[in-house]
Amino acid sequence: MSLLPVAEAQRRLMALAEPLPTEDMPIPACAGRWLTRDLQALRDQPWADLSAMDGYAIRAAEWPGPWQVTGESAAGGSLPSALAPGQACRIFTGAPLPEGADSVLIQEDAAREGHVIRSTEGPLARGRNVRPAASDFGKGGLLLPAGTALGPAQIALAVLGGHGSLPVARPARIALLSTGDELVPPGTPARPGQLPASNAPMLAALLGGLPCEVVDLGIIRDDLDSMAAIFSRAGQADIIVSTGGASVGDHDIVRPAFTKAGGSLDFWKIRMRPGKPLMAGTLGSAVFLGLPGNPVSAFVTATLFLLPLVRHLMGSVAPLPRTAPATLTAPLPATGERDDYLRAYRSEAGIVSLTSQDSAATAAMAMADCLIIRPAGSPPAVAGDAVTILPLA
Ligand SMILES: Nc1nc2c(c(=O)[nH]1)N[C@H]1C(S)=C(S)[C@@H](COP(=O)(O)OP(=O)(O)OC[C@H]3O[C@@H](n4cnc5c(N)ncnc54)[C@H](O)[C@@H]3O)O[C@H]1N2
Ligand code: MOO
Repeated sequence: MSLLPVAEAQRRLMALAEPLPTEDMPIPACAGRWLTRDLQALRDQPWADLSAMDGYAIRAAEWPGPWQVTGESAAGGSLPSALAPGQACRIFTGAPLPEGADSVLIQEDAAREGHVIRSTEGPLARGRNVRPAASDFGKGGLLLPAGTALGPAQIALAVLGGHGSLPVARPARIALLSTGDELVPPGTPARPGQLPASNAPMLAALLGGLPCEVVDLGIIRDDLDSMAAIFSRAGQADIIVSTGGASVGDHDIVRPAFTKAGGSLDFWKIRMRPGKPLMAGTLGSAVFLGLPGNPVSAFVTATLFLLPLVRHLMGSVAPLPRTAPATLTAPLPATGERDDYLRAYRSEAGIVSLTSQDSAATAAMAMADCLIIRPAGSPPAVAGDAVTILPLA
């Protein structure tokens, strides 16, 4: 079977499922989620022509004054009365301009004697220190398109747009299965031949920042019938993730167990290192991702496939990880027939590739804060060469 390019596998994975149904959530619970519908402004911002400074609202054409101060306008106060020619209104930041005023003379540039002010500085342009009504956004206009990630800035915009709740997808339910007869639960003393199962806690930690409910179905023995039974149970989830048993050995039975449970496989084996044995398919309405068992392979494939799949189900229109340009600090060998995702870290001098790139080298993985992406068939690289990295944090 030929190896599927990473980008094509990512496309096919996203095509296996639509974003999850929408629910209206109070805004504080929407941070870190994605808008599932276009969001319109329910109000003008600013709601009127507002002062950007503390000073005096005046007509710029009357510069340099004098003006008679006849009223006051403060944010949250009563509306100021209209200015007659030669009049000024004491005004504070965020307050509405009185009718007739077009500019604000800041108080530092005004000399005041009793109720009379004069400008002490150069000419004042019309509109100076004024935020015109609806200059930020207007009622009925598009605030944010569907698919936008809701970070702090977008939350502020939505609130100022008049919203108290937002349309977001319901959190994805994710079932984790750790396959392998050698595995024992975390913290259990491992006898010779046994290994603490680290993949599920690692995946739960990776998913920690995303809106999802993770259910760990535990360690599954390498037995076709019992594994198929677990797959059937896991079909209630939106995403089923297994680790281990994905390769070609006699005990690698994830694929047959998945098929026995009624699953339909879409692809298997990706042109990447680590992560070649990755597989994906559907089981009922659930999307299945079978990750390799090696901890580094599971980590890298989860970063490139599982996290984007969750973002896609949550309504993101740009679910793939962001990459960035960087510079190598040391040579790298030529790549082989798969794309390399090298564990590396960023330093002042550039990117340092970790010495051990074995897909079971967890100590090196724990030192990495990025992956260097090197396409299949790349020639050797030297220090100073430009590379593409995928930041991990
Ligand atoms: N003849 C071939 N052998 C292998 C190939 C191949 O193409 N031909 N592919 C290799 C590649 S690449 C990978 S990656 C591994 C992945 O294999 P599996 O997905 O079948 O993983 P396992 O054999 O079950 O486990 C591999 C390794 O990882 C340990 N493991 C498994 N689960 C966990 C867990 N939950 N926590 C921690 N460690 C885990 C397991 O004990 C093994 O040491 O296959 C190559 N072989
Ligand atoms: O592709 Mo495997 O993940 O090399 O070790």
